[in-house]
Amino acid sequence: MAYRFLSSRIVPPSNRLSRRFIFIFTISLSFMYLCYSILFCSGTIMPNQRLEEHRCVRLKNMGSKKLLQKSHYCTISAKARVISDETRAVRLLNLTGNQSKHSAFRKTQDVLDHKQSNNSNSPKYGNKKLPNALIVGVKKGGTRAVLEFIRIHPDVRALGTEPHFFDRNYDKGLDWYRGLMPRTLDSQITMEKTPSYFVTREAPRRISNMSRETKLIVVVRNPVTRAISDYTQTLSKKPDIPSFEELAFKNRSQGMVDTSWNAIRIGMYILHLENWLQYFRLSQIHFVSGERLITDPAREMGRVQDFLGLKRIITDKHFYFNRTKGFPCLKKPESSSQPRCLGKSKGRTHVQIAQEVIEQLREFYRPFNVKFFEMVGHDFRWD
Ligand SMILES: Nc1ncnc2c1ncn2[C@@H]1O[C@H](COP(=O)(O)OS(=O)(=O)O)[C@@H](OP(=O)(O)O)[C@H]1O
Repeated sequence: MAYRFLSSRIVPPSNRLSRRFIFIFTISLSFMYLCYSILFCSGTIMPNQRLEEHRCVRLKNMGSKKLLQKSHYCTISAKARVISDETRAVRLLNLTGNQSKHSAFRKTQDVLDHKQSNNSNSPKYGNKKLPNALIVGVKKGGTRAVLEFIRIHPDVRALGTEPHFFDRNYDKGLDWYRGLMPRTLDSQITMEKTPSYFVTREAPRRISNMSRETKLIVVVRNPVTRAISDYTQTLSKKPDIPSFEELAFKNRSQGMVDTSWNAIRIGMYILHLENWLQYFRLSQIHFVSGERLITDPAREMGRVQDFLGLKRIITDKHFYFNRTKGFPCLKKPESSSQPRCLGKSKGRTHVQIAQEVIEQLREFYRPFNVKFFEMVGHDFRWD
C-alpha cells in the first residue's frame, strides 16, 4: 500500500518541468485577461457617463449644425430621458381631473423645463436662447391656441407661461429673460407668447433692441367679439364689476365709446400697429385670423409655419373637432399620446350683450378696421 502511494507521488523530473510550465502559463493568461477586462471592458459593464458627456460636448463645441443634428448619440439619449420624464408627468396628469388637465399639463412642462435648466443631473441638450419669434397679441385673440399648435412642430420649443418681459419685467434684464427659455438645438426656434405686448408702448422698441430680426405674430379677432370675450373673462374673476354697456360707453345715447377702457382700446388695432411699424417692417409681422384659427386651424397654422420658415408639418391630421368643446382640439399634442383641447378658460360662453350695443360698437370700430385692413393688405371680414 505504502509503496503504491509513494510511486503515485514520485513524478519523473521531465514531467515536473512541464507541469510547472503549464502552471505559469495559466497564471500569466489569467493575469492578462484581468488587465484586458479592466482596461477595455468596463464600458460594457457600466456605461461611462462622463465619456458620453464628453462626446456630446465635443460635438456641441464644434458648433456645426449638421454635426449636432447627426449626433443622435447625444440628442436622442438626452431627449429620451426628457421624454421619459414627460411621460411620467403625463401619466400623473391622467390621474388628475379633466378640468385642470390643461393648466396642469402646461405647468408640468414648465416645471420640466425648469428642472432641465436648474438640475445639474438633468439632461441638457441645446442652449437657452433669446426668442426668435414672439406671439405679441392680441389678448383673447387665440394666442394660446397658436402657441399650443405651433409647439407640436419639432423645430419649435416654446415657453408655456407668459413671461411679460417686455412690459412688466423689463428691468430684470435679458439674461433673466433668456434663463426662462427652454433649451433649443441650433435648428430649433425659441418662442414665447405674451398678448399684452401688442398694446404696450415700449414693447416694439424694447424687442427691436433685443433683435431687429425678431419675427412677430399677432392673432387678431373681430374687436367687438374680442371686447366681449375680454369682459367675460374679467367678470368670471370679479363678478361685481359694472355691466359691459356701462363700461363701454361714456354716453351711450350719443354713441360715445369709452376708449380709455382697455377692453375697447385693445381692439383699435391700427393705432397699436403704427407704433410697431416704427421699429419693424410689415413683412416681419404675421397676422393670424382668430376666426379662421377656429374654423380651419390647419390652414392658419400652415401660414404660420411658412412665416417662420418651417417645413409644413402641422396639418389637418393633427386636429379634430371636439363637439362638446365646440372647438378644434389636438389629436396628439407635444409629448402626449392623448388628444387634448385647450382649457376651460378658452372658449367660454360669452355674456349676452344687446344687439344694438353690438351694432354701435361695430360702427365705432369700422374706420379703425378699414385702415387696419389697408395697412396689412388683408380684409378679415369683421362686418
Ligand atoms: N382651439 C381652440 N380652443 C379653444 N379656444 C380657442 C381655440 N382657437 C381659438 N380659440 C379662442 O381663443 C380665445 C382665447 O384667446 P387667448 O388664448 O389669446 O386668450 S388670452 O389672452 O391668453 O387670455 C378664446 O376666446 P373665448 O371663446 O372668448 O373664450 C377662443 O375663442
